[in-house]
Amino acid sequence: MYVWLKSYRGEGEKDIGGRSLVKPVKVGLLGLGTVGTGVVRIVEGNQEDLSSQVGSPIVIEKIAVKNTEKDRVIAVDRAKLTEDPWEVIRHPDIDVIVEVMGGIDQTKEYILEALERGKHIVTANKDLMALHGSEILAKAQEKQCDVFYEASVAGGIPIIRTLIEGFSSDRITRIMGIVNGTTNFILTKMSQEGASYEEVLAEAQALGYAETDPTSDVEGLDAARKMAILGTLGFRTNVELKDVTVKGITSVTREDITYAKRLGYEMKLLGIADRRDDEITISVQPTMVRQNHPIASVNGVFNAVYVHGEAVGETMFYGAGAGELPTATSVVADIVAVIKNLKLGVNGLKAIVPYKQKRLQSDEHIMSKNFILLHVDDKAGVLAQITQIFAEYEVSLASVVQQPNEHNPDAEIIIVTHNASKASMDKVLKHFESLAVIRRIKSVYRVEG
Ligand SMILES: NC(=O)C1=CN([C@@H]2O[C@H](COP(=O)(O)OP(=O)(O)OC[C@H]3O[C@@H](n4cnc5c(N)ncnc54)[C@H](OP(=O)(O)O)[C@@H]3O)[C@@H](O)[C@H]2O)C=CC1
Ligand SMILES: N[C@@H](CC=O)C(=O)O
Repeated sequence: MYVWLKSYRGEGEKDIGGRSLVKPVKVGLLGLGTVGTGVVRIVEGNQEDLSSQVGSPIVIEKIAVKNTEKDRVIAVDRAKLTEDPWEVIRHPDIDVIVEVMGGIDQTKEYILEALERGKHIVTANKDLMALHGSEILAKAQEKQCDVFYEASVAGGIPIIRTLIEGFSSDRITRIMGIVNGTTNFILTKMSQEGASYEEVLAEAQALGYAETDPTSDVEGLDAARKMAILGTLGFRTNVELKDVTVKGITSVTREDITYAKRLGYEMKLLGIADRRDDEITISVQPTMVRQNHPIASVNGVFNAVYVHGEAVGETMFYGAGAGELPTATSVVADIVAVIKNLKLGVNGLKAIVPYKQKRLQSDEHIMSKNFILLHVDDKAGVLAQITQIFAEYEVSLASVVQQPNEHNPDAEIIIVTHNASKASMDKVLKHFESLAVIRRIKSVYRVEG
């Protein structure tokens, strides 16, 4: 610490010739795509403001990319580009490594080596943090380095800092949110403009919202990784990806969205992390959200995270969940935090080490309301047979509507249940598979609100 404070002089210090002795903090960037470009724009565009906050200029010294010959949307000094990330990691003058290139195994190697060398890390990589966060944070603690990853969840919303610092005094019981911008963009356009799924996905990719492989967006994996991170921080226990039940939006049809609207709901891909009696459950799934719930009106690329704490009650955080500048805002805020810690000599002190033993709720304790759309034979007694099965497994019904199907000779039955356990619902659905009068279990969704 002493050595650092000596080498990074305070603002205003001058040599005998009157030249400033304030040493710039040098940052190495891994990746210059959507997020990396935003980082360069903000660091260069807000330099005066940033350097006055941290007391030194911030200089992006070296940038690793896949292809140095590629045309870039911003002007960068070609001499700063390299196709070899190790050149950035091993650069002797670089103190902070900003990882915005994505990837898991190879990227983990870069990060661990950078930490080994005493460099601080800022990353937007939720895949990496959800899978290897505990190993990386342990290494950071050993080396007294910072690892900050605000941009990894909900883009421009400072939710990680909020959970670590803002809610440090409370016991969080629920974290519920829209944490994937791409899927919210798709569902909004399907709902509001009747657009096709493929068309909107292509638009989300062109706007830089989607992951390199958008399967992880639409299959819910990206949201699941983010929920694992939020669950770990919120419940102070080590939530792993395998603890999160995941279902994406690929099977959601326009018809489902229309039914949802007709019943007073909006279809959203929701991540829900609940804690009851120190047992937790975490899921990501398309959910019908009551239109008067604040989350129902979160549209487009926007994300929102609702947090309930025992003491604070309900809170909600809203903002752009993906895209160049919103995401880069979080990355650069992390760079500022690292440099402020550097100045104070307190890096590596803020890592959150989950300390609670993890206990997952059993299916008997996981409760939700449910929407079920069935295609059934259009004849007398069908409704009675179906409601009988719900009664058998003690699932109470909030509403049941039977109507002719617009497109075929079957009838449709639309059911919304009261709160029921996952165990009971699974039994009902299993039983339905062998019930002759049911032609098809068309859709099943969780209902919220
Ligand atoms: N896009 C978004 O809205 C958000 C993204 N994130 C996360 O941020 C990270 C970056 O995302 P994004 O900017 O969209 O990704 P992009 O695909 O737009 O950019 C990736 C960048 O990394 C470079 N790169 C990739 N692989 C290598 C490699 N092996 N060696 C050197 N350089 C490499 C690419 O080089 P080249 O330019 O030459 O191809 C490119 O500049 C990901 O982890 C993502 O999940 C987090 C929040 C929001
Ligand atoms: N692909 C992600 C990008 C931000 O994390 C999303 O759409 O939310």
